[in-house]
Parts: sequence; C-alpha cells; structure tokens
Amino acid sequence: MPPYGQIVIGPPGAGKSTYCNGMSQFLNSIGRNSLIVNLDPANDLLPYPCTVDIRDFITLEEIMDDESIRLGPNGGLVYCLEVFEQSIQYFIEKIKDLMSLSLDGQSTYIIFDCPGQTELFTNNPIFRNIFGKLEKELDFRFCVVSLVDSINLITPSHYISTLLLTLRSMLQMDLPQVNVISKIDLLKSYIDREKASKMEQRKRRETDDDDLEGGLPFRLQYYTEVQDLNQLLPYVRTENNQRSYFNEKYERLTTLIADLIEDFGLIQYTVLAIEDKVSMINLLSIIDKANGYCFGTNELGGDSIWSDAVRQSSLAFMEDIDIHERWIDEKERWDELEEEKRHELEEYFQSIQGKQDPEDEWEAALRDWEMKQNVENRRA
Ligand SMILES: Nc1nc2c(ncn2[C@@H]2O[C@H](COP(=O)(O)OP(=O)(O)OP(=O)(O)O)[C@@H](O)[C@H]2O)c(=O)[nH]1
Repeated sequence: MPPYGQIVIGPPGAGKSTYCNGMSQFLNSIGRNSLIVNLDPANDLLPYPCTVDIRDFITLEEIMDDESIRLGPNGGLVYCLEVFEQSIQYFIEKIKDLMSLSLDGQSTYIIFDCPGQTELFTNNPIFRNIFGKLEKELDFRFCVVSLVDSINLITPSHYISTLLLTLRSMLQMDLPQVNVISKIDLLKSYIDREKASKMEQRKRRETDDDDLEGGLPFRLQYYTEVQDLNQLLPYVRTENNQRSYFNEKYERLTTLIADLIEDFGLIQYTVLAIEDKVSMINLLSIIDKANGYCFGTNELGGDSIWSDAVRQSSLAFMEDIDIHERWIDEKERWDELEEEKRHELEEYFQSIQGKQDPEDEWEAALRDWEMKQNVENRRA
C-alpha cells in the first residue's frame, strides 16, 4: 500500500496548523490513522501532537543567533530549509520508520505542516525538491492543500493577487492541489465590518456614492468558481477613489494578471470552517480524489464506513448546499440548525451508552449518526 500525504501550505495566519490538527482528528475519527509532521523551523507553538518535528533537527532561533551566519527571520528560514534539504536522507529514514509502524492493511497517512513564507512555494524549489524525493524514494501519493483566509475576498485586488499566488504555487509544486478558502465562518463578520467602515466614510464625505457600499458585489460561488474576472475589474477601480497616475497603472496591472489567470483556467476553491463537520467531509472527499486515496485503498483499511459513504454518493446532498446562503445570507439560521444536530448527536450517543467498550463508543456513535443523517438527507 503506498503512503499518502497532504502538504498544507498558505500565507501566515491562513489556518494551516489549526487545519492539520482538525484534519488529523477528523481522519482518526473515521478510522484512518494519520500523523502530523511539522516542517516549520520557526513554529514552536504546535497545537497538535507532532510525530516528526523539523525543530528537533534545526530551529530558526539557533540560525538567527549564530553570529557567523547573520540572517534575519526570512533569510534564516530559507537557510534552515537548505540545511534540512542537504540532510534529506535522515528525514526519509524517519518517515520510513513511521511507515513501518502502520497497522496491517492500512496506508501511512501523513499531514505535513509547512511554513507560511509563500516564496517557498512560489519561486523557491526547496519544497518541490524535498517532496519530490519522498515521492521518488517512498512512492508517496501527495496532494497540496493550499489555504487562504476568506478576508481576501473582501477587497477585489486582494482576491486577484490571491489567485495569482494560488496559480504560482500550483505551477511551482507541480502536484495535485486542492485550494481552500479558510475561516469561511468569519466571512460574514468581515463583510459587516467592511460595510460599517464604508458607511462611516460616506458620512464623512457627505455623499451617496454607490462605490462606497462595501460587501461582496457577487455571490460566494463567483469567487470559489473563479468566474469571469472582467466583471470584478470595475470594483478594483473604485477601491481607491483618488485618481492618480499610479492608480491607473495599478488597474492596468490587475487587469493583466486577471487575464493571465483566466488563460490558465486552473483554479477553483472549496470553502472550509474548521469547526464545521459538513465542510470538512466535503473537503476530505475532494482531497481523496486528488491524492488518489479513494482509488487505492482496500475496505479493510479501517475507514470502510467513510469509503461506503463516499462511494455510494451518500454525501451528494452536500453539493446542494448553497454556500452563499450557508455562510452569508442565512448564516445564523444554518448555525442554529447545526447546533440542533449537535444536540441530536449527543442524545443519540446517550441512547447507545453501555453497549460497547468506552473507547470506541464516541466514534461509533459519530459514524452511525452521520450515516443515518446522510441517508435521511438523500431521501429528503
Ligand atoms: N474562526 C476560525 N478561525 C480559524 C479557523 N482556522 C484557523 N483559525 C484561527 O486562525 C488563527 C491562525 O491559525 P493558525 O493555524 O495558527 O495559522 P497558520 O497558517 O498555521 O499560521 P502561521 O503558523 O503563522 O503560518 C488562529 O487563531 C486559529 O484559531 C477557522 O476555520 N475558523
């Protein structure tokens, strides 16, 4: 059985470490044993139990403290990874040890938490080389999971530069890539804040200028499906109300970048709120297709409930959820609905208590309940 991996990338604060923790717990709860490897030599506050840590090998602090090297945080980080790459064989041996611990019939599944310095995925070949060696020597099946904070949807030019960043990492890493708009549960509050700030500006200027309305001019699907970017360009123009020579150049540059992104036509996003199980299930089914997990594992692998659910399309109902309604227009109603479901789950858990050994009870309840919900949803 080949080993599988998720390579988690994204700018600082996009939610990478939180995602690694949440995804690993989720995988374990569906019976797929997963491990996390930290590849960020600057990350000393890991929110998860880490199986292999680059910091046991090299840390950013020790490089920055070294008088003979004299580098700042960014140069220091690249230096750390260059040293690490030179000793890659040691890392490969560590990963091999992990693979030998896998249970019979189960693939090794590793989540790699990477640093937030985007240049490492856009124009520096270090990570491409490191993962290329793992692929070659250990037959790893990888998928890059690229996270960007939903706040980038609020400003049109930020959205377009996020698209460029995503495209650049897809081309640089040359691996299947799943693009994710993270912290989607915060998008509505970002929009509300933006609207309030525009309202303030309108008052100050004593104008009814429509350009200062704020909020998303299009539905959320427009952003996740990366639809016709030309429609967004007039909003780039109104981002900065003062006309100037530089603003015109800026608009022109943004237009050219938008054209380039459309020419490639490679990008799509899915949305994620780490606490929202439905978005997590949806994301995992996409990742399973991208790294080939859904084609390469056998039913004895420990997560047959998950395989059944996906293969019998019992998750298809999720395609019907309107993400704009879920996360913006009707967010509160949906949140309440999910809260009710949580109570239902707890009640169900109470009802089966005492029937199995305590360690397995919670997970079994969760799986049974989810299967039940999926079947009911399909019927509806
Ligand atoms: N509301 C909400 N907050 C999130 C979500 N994911 C992450 N966060 C929060 O976002 C903040 C940053 O998350 P991290 O996981 O540290 O982000 P990171 O990308 O690892 O950051 P760096 O290590 O600096 O690159 C933390 O406060 C998280 O709790 C989410 O889905 N929803």
